[in-house]
Amino acid sequence: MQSTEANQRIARISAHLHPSNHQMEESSILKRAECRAKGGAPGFKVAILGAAGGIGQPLSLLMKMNPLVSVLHLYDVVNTPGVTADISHMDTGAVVKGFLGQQQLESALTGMDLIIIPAGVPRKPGMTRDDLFNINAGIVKTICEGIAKCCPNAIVNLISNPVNSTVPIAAEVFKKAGTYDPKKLLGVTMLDVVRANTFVAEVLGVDPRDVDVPVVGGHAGVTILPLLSQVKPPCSFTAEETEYLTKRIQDGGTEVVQAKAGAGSATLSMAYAAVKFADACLRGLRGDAGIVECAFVSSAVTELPFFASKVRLGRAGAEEIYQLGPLNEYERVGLEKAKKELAASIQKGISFIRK
Ligand SMILES: NC(=O)C1=CN([C@@H]2O[C@H](COP(=O)(O)OP(=O)(O)OC[C@H]3O[C@@H](n4cnc5c(N)ncnc54)[C@H](O)[C@@H]3O)[C@@H](O)[C@H]2O)C=CC1
Ligand SMILES: O=C([O-])CC(=O)C(=O)O
Repeated sequence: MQSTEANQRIARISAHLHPSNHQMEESSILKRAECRAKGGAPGFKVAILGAAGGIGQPLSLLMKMNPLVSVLHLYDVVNTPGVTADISHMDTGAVVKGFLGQQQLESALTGMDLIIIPAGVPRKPGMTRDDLFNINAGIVKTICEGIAKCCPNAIVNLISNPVNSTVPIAAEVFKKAGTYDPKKLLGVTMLDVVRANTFVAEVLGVDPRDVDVPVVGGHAGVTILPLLSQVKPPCSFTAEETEYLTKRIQDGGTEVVQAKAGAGSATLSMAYAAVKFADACLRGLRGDAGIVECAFVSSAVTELPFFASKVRLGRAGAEEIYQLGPLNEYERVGLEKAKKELAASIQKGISFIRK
């Protein structure tokens, strides 16, 4: 190597690493990495909002490992320089860039294909998800205003609780901005499916990877409705097993909140579930056929404006929303209970923006 060329390379690297020129600035190395991502490595651009949190950090780690991701933007109101520096050392393809504070929200969002939102406060023992509304509603509103402005065509995976209200909030923000595409707004209920698969597999004594349990309705207490009559592979449960499984799946979040005893709610299993769901969205965006997962979406499956059920993911987002299929008596009763609570939570979200 010519000595001038070597000196230039070293200068570029030290400019990148020097504290005064750190991650948050456009360094030439980073620009070249982004060019590589744009030109060479095919893939999608993904932003995680709330990336420094309990879910955000393992979610960022797992998305950095996803071969479908070429650019990964990590945004939070705290600690993103450290998380970004750390994750950027992983020798996987995605180019990572950090964004700190609201003044960098727009840069974090611009050009993104998929936005994953785990921003917001988690529960402590004794709280319901709805108790998070007052703080998280405002956080989701601000973030969604940014999305409407900077990446209105991106797919949005909304994790922040209470999902039954934050999804309607996001929809109202997008409607107000004139950018609402119902196919692209997905409330993440994947953790309910992950838990249902695990608990059902335990009862059946099989590998959870071989089990598929549809979970419909919403993402809080009785609104979480596992359809145990539709488990694949086909199987049957006693009334006692049905009662035990339904309750355990509905209370899965509370089980973790209580075990963490004040230190938050599910983060690691949620990061796993979020990545499973985001990967399905990216495969849909790529044009893969037959990608079906449960999500809380704008829906005509019931009389409610939003409902979680199986959806087919494609280039446009949730391209098809499946009907619930035949329900047994236990599930029909559960559905009525779920709809009653869901209706109130959805209205609460809508009213927060329309007030
Ligand atoms: N949909 C689901 O199945 C699940 C949802 N959750 C929800 O996910 C949310 C996050 O949970 P954790 O990661 O455990 O909480 P956490 O408190 O550990 O992390 C949240 C992160 O959001 C950041 N944040 C706060 N305001 C922000 C803003 N305006 N913009 C960007 N980032 C902001 C915080 O700085 C923090 O780093 C909670 O609302 C929780 O209830 C949790 C588990 C499952
Ligand atoms: O329970 C909580 O607060 C977090 C959550 O949504 C879950 O773990 O399902």
